[in-house]
Amino acid sequence: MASTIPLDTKTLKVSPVHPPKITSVKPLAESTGLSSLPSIYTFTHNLHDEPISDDPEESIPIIDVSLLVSGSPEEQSPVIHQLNKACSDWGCFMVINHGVPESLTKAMIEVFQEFCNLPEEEKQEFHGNHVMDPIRCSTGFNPSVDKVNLWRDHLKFYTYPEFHSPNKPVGFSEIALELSKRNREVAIVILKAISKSLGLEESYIEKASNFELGLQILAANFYPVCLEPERAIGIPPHSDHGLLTLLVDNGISGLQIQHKGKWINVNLLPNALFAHIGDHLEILSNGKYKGVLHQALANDKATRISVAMPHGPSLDTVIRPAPEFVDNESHPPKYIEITYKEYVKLLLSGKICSKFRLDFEQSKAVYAS
Ligand SMILES: O=C(O)CCC(=O)C(=O)O
Ligand SMILES: [Fe+2]
Repeated sequence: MASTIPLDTKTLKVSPVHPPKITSVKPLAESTGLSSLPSIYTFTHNLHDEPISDDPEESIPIIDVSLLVSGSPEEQSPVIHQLNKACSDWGCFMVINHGVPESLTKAMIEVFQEFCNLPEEEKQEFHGNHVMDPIRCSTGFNPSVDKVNLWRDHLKFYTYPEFHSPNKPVGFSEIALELSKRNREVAIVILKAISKSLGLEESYIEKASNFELGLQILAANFYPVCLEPERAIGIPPHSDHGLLTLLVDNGISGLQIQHKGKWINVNLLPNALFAHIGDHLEILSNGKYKGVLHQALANDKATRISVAMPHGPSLDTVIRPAPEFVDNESHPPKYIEITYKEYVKLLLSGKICSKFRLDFEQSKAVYAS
């Protein structure tokens, strides 16, 4: 009988059959025969992680963006001060009164759920081949280098300066375009205020990052119900590349941020956006504001969906600490100079990971290799 295992005829050694590339966790989560988590999904949580903080004093700051848009200078000034505290103490905050209609956010979450429900073969055309492809539908960060599969499916597409989007299901790209535009307007207001909160001129960050051509991504995450959530992970601890990420979810908890060494659950207020600082704002401020470490847990109760929109510099911009925050004696530059594109490529190809990527010596060594 013909063997299905390929044989090397010279040495007669059995070569392993490569398992099919795993591109989606949804069918597995929905399969009835599953009684325990397959080992490729088991994630070892760091036992040294501090427990979740239940201190009511430690609640994520809230920023009312409407005051930044229409408030008088006297009304704006306390908000800028709150932003400064939020960015330096937390690296994140909730944004309220931002003007993005709740119906639009809900429509995006629904249409992404419909995308996830498409037959696997139909989603295949969006898998992409290269980490920088403008549309990528996948499961982990980069399944070819991830050691553990993540309990999430993922669709990521570039929405600015050029708008790319899957063309199905019906209405998907129109909703994504409208949401991306509205989200960008909010990001610009916040970035101007963050510039001021750093004592810089209001358009400093936009100019330094060439924001007019800045990369904006829509990254949608689908976390199916998991039968052993404590042994799996949705997304492991990481900080986002870029300047600022604005995120919404479907009201199911799972997102956590690290604050003073403890994990804090992010339970978004109704119709709030969750804003967090990315690595490139950390670089630009020479570490005054830090890209916040966050993770997404799996759960055994309900499907969680999140839509994150990272706003970054233009791909060819070299982001460096603002001269205002550098002197060669007590405040030397803490980060290497590298274009945003090279940084994202290194990150997505697995050559630099998590917080280590900002470590000066390590990044330099990787970059030189
Ligand atoms: O699902 C979440 O809440 C977090 C998503 C996230 O961290 C990401 O897409 O980078
Ligand atoms: Fe993230």
